[in-house]
Amino acid sequence: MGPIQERKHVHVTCAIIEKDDLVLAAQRSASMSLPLKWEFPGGKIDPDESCEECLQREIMEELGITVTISSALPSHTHCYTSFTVTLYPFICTIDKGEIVLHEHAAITWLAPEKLCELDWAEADLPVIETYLKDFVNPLSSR
Ligand SMILES: Nc1nc2c([nH]c(=O)n2[C@H]2C[C@H](O)[C@@H](COP(=O)(O)OP(=O)(O)OP(=O)(O)O)O2)c(=O)[nH]1
Repeated sequence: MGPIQERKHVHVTCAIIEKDDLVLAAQRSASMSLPLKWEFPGGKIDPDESCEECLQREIMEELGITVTISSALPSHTHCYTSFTVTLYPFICTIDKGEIVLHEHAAITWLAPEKLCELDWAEADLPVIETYLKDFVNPLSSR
């Protein structure tokens, strides 16, 4: 037997992009891992890259736009059966550019309350919960 393999753990930034009270969700393509699941666009943080640099790079690669970051949500770690992901979500608006899909199967703009109707990558569910509770309806729990 070979050496014990450490479980794969990826660190991923993602953008909760808001426009006119709607939020952008992106559907992973059939050929990606987690095929056809919905996610917030973004991707793995490269060595020597900050979260913000990663987010801008990934959003440019995937959607062809730049974003303005308004706030950071707490990171969330999720264990899938074959790997672990830590998500670093940022609330953003579009800064420059028109969206062109380079990797995703589809995008949609939804009212925040409707986000939960999509078939999300499992790691995103607590992110959406925190977003709704602390950023969309911050007064409702007081
Ligand atoms: N961008 C993004 N990735 C997410 C989210 N939720 C979630 O579980 N992930 C997972 C899917 C991927 O395994 C990983 C992000 O990797 P990536 O987007 O840079 O690269 P990839 O699809 O080519 O990933 P992989 O096939 O190499 O695993 O994080 C999310 O909301 N946004």
